[in-house]
Amino acid sequence: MSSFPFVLIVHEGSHQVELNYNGQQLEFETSDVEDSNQSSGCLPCGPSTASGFRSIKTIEILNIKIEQEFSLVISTCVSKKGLKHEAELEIFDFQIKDQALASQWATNVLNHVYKDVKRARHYKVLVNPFGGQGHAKRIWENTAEPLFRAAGCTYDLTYTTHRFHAKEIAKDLDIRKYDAIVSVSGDGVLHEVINGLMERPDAVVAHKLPLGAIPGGSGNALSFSLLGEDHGSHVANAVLGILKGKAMPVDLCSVTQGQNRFFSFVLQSFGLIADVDLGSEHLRWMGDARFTVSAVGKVLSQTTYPCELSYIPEEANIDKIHREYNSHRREPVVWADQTHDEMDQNHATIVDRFGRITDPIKETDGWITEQDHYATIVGGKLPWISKGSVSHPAAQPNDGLVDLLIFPKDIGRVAGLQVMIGVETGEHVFSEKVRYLKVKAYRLTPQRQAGYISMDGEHTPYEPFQVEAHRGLISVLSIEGRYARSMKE
Ligand SMILES: Nc1ncnc2c1ncn2[C@@H]1O[C@H](COP(=O)(O)OP(=O)(O)OP(=O)(O)O)[C@@H](O)[C@H]1O
Repeated sequence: MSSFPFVLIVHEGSHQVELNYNGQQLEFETSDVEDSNQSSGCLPCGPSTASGFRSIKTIEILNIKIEQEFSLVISTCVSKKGLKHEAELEIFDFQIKDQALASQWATNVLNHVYKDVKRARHYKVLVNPFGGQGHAKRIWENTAEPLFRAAGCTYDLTYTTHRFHAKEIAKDLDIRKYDAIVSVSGDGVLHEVINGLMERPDAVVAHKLPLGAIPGGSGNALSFSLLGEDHGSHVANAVLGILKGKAMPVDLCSVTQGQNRFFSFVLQSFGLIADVDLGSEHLRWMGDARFTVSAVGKVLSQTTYPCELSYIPEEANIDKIHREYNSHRREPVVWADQTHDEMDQNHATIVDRFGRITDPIKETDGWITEQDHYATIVGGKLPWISKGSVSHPAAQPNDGLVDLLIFPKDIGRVAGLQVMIGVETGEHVFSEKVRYLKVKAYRLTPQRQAGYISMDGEHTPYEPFQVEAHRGLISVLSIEGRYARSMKE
């Protein structure tokens, strides 16, 4: 392969353009960006500086093709004009004179662009047409699918038709055919996919199939956690992560309840937050706002919920948790193919290090037990639960721990509302009114007859349950290899 820069002279109408790829960016000066796109019939062009200088990062280059012998088409996913947080598909079309030279240049650039990730991946795509406010079909057709196509990727598409459809598909899928499963939905469909994969007889292989999340629900916790507050709702940004991302190992919480076991990747909630999650369906038309509106109402009502809580603490001091968060972010990221997950250790099933809910607690494991009324108890594995809700800011994709957030019974209306405001930025964890712990496992036994328990937004029986985090049981496509920063430096 020739060395950088890879240079190609092309034409844009009567103007000569030098395409210069230096290994970091593709740079060129266009004379009239809008005209070039109009003539090619491509999507409207994005930002162009006064001079027409364009600099497109390696990660933003999706594909380069030669069409009709004389046309070089470069597909990119770049920031929208005037909107630095939101990306969109932008296609550049240049004329070429020497097809062989252009073809060699395109091959050299693409080999570098895709040196770490597979090109032209094949995806299983699930779209929930009823997720969130019912926009997932439009999101797929108008924004996501054109990007998949532009990148030269292929897909099998299914619109989910009923509850548990995604789980059925994940259970029966011929996983050898696909590079990843992508859902255009909220977290509920992903929860089903994960549980479907984990229930397969070949779960030890199936759980390795990476997942991708395109925000199409009302919460979209995974998408916000991967992309952060500013980008989490932007479809093209999420798609770029799916087309160009690598498999990041992500822990799963194994939940035992009665004789059942299932898996949770977002959160398990009891009390106020469960009521908000499951009791606010009538506010679905509000989109993201339904959680905030409902939570404020609950805080003002000062309802408390009795239970027995047991946990094995790893760290209970929020300042230490904060320091550890920052030092962890300075460490290099680890990808799924560089690490072993808990299922790889010569066993095909989950091993409960701390027993199941039906087992007596073993004192030697370091359990602490308390019994009280609480406003809410929420175990989480993702920093964001929705836009403007950073409930578990110290959550890490693969630290093997569950973050436990506890609001006590006497939080009070004013402090309660202050804490709720703090949740917008994750600052609530520093409030003296709340407790935030990293735990290896926890067990919760409700002491009322009826109420809500929510697992990743799914209704779960109001019965005792136990949760344990298992390292790297799934993988999620990510460009950064870690969640977006959710705690200050
Ligand atoms: N066609 C369908 N009709 C009814 N329910 C469906 C259909 N397809 C999927 N579902 C169910 O919808 C539930 C929620 O889906 P999804 O996660 O997409 O949206 P959401 O609940 O709005 O978003 P979030 O989980 O982010 O709050 C899932 O439990 C899934 O089983």
